[in-house]
Amino acid sequence: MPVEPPPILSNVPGSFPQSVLRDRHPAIVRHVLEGIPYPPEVRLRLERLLQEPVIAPLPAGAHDAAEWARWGEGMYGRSWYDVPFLWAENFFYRRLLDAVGYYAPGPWRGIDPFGPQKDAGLPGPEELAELDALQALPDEQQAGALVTAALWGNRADLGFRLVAQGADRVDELIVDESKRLWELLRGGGAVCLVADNAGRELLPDLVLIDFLLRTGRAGRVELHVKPAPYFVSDALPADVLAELRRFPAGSAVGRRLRVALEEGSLSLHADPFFCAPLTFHDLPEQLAVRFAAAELTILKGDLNYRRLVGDRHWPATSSFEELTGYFPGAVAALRTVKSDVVVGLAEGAEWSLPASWRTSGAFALVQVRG
Ligand SMILES: O=P(O)(O)OC[C@H]1O[C@](O)(CO)[C@@H](O)[C@@H]1O
Repeated sequence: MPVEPPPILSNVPGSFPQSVLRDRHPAIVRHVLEGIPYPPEVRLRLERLLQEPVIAPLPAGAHDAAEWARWGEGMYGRSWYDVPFLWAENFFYRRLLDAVGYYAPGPWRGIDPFGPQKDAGLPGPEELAELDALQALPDEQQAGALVTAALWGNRADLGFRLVAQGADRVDELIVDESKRLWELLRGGGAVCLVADNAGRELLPDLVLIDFLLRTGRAGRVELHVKPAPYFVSDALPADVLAELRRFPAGSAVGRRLRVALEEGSLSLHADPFFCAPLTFHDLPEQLAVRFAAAELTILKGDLNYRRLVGDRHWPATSSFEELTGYFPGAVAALRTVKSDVVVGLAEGAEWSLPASWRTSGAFALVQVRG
């Protein structure tokens, strides 16, 4: 294991993490308030969260106050900008849930503050029909098209879109190890898919899952989603069900997915770990066992990538193989690049890329460690 570089903080002027805390988080709160007519006390709490001079802990009565006290040791009382970026973002979402009363007894309990935005991002009949039509292609072509759709679907991240709209885009796959991914998927064993965003990302994920099951490339699929609203558009169990309801009554894919859930060849999981400010190095036993038993774990998205390699200032040429060697079992990352962390690039590969390549979402990676 190479020496770990320092974690990414948000206090570097002009840096991407600084812009997330300074610009994106207020925009996220604004959208929440536009979407849901929360009462004055909620609006006030959200306003206070944005103005908070130093990080305050969760109220002592919160169900997970003890865990956050442990995870946040050394963070409270400091500026949001001076603590690790990954931790600060995670805690922001947890505090936002606290501010809107997501876990508190009362009428707002369980109401997804990002629900209206997610609804607007649900796929329409055309997208559903396009993905359905892929079934007519030969298997090899379907496989390629589905990985491409699942990969680029990752751009459908609402938090990211709030600030990235209108940016010039040159889509490019800078590392493509999808051949290795398919080589690992021939045995008909279990596959874990750790989902990222609902809506236009989850749709191709579901169609990919159907393909894996239908063609016997997977005997069983575990779909892992978030247990609570997180990073705006991240998928929850309720979002999976909402998505399944979008498939028209006559859709063979929709019907098969439903039957797979009923019969157990597709199972849904929402472990608390996925909303914790931890990396996969700290996987709880119950997840490590599942990932170790799978033929492959597919991690979707930018945040899962940061959690896989560690949210640190890695040189881009650091070995993906080495940095993910600790992960229990084979792992594939499907990610459009939306933050600074990148590893596994060939020497000089960055040189020809535009200055914004790490954060524009225009570039993508398919990286695999078997
Ligand atoms: O939905 P994804 O691909 O995980 O992207 C979320 C990303 O958005 C950000 O919140 C801001 O870009 C990143 O910190 C995070 O990695």
